[in-house]
Amino acid sequence: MAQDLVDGLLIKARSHLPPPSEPLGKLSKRDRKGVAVIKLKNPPVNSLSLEVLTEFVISLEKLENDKTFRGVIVTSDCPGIFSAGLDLTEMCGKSQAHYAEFWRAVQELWLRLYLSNLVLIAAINGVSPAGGCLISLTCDYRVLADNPKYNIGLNETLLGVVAPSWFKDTLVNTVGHRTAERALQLGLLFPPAEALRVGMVDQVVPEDQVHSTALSVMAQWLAVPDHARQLTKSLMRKPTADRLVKQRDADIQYFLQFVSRDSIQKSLRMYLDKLRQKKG
Ligand SMILES: CC/C=C\C/C=C\CCCC/C=C/C(=O)SCCNC(=O)CCNC(=O)[C@H](O)C(C)(C)COP(=O)(O)OP(=O)(O)OC[C@H]1O[C@@H](n2cnc3c(N)ncnc32)[C@H](O)[C@@H]1OP(=O)(O)O
Repeated sequence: MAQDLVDGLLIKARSHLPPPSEPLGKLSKRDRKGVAVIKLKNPPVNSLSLEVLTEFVISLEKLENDKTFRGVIVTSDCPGIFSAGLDLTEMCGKSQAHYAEFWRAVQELWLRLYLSNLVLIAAINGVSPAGGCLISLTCDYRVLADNPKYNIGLNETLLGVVAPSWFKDTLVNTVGHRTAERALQLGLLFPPAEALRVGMVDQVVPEDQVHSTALSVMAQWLAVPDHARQLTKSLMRKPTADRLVKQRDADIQYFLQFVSRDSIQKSLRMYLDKLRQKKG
């Protein structure tokens, strides 16, 4: 049975955890076949708060260091939402020190995911804007559920902000320069068929087959000897990652300057207000 391959690892935000005695991320070692599942669980929309980013990095590090694991399926535990992207409240009305800590955590997660030695398969079972899309783009393969609501893309310009150069590089490396340029400038969120057409995802399948498809794809990738696949991945990705590694502090300073501007704070606040007013 395909399910027998899978082990469970749940990332939760601390505020949603039951007793404090429980560990934040649960890493069960029952699995024998070396595939873990990271399920993002930060209701209501799986926004990537500082806490979730940090926990994600810790969980990945544990898996990287545990040689029984060779692959990870990244998916969501929030119905209909893969991830709403970076937590906008972390970028609004906070101190410079907080922005710096938050941005370093975003960088760290991207670097860990993008250069991971593990095979990473994104099982995208919900809408996936901006930072949510970025997480999937760092994976080796993307399976998207065929639901017209499940848009995916880097929509930063629609918030009045700019996708940083390494977000842009990740997209260019996936869909090519022209598609990325158009998608980034217009802040396009692609419905499944379009996402498949432009190469933003590798497969679109019925919603109830996302997980089993991710497992089948994983088996195919794990059939390749690890050392050869890992070196090849590094050859393809390290030059892009190195561009950020060489200027992480400058990138943080740039973020601080940008996000602290009154005009950017105003844009982010207006966007958040619009989201909140949607209900009422
Ligand atoms: C070197 C660098 C230089 C310069 C860079 C400078 C700037 C930095 C840019 C950084 C790049 C940014 C990346 C991002 O990821 S920004 C986030 C983008 N995300 C989005 O646009 C998605 C917004 N959300 C939605 O569209 C919807 O919420 C969604 C996901 C479709 C779900 O819809 P629905 O189920 O109807 O749920 P609600 O909209 O009602 O939302 C419920 C609840 O969640 C709050 N919320 C939603 N998204 C976020 C978020 N990203 N962060 C924080 N909070 C979010 C929403 O406000 C509601 O809150 P409430 O209090 O009303 O319950």
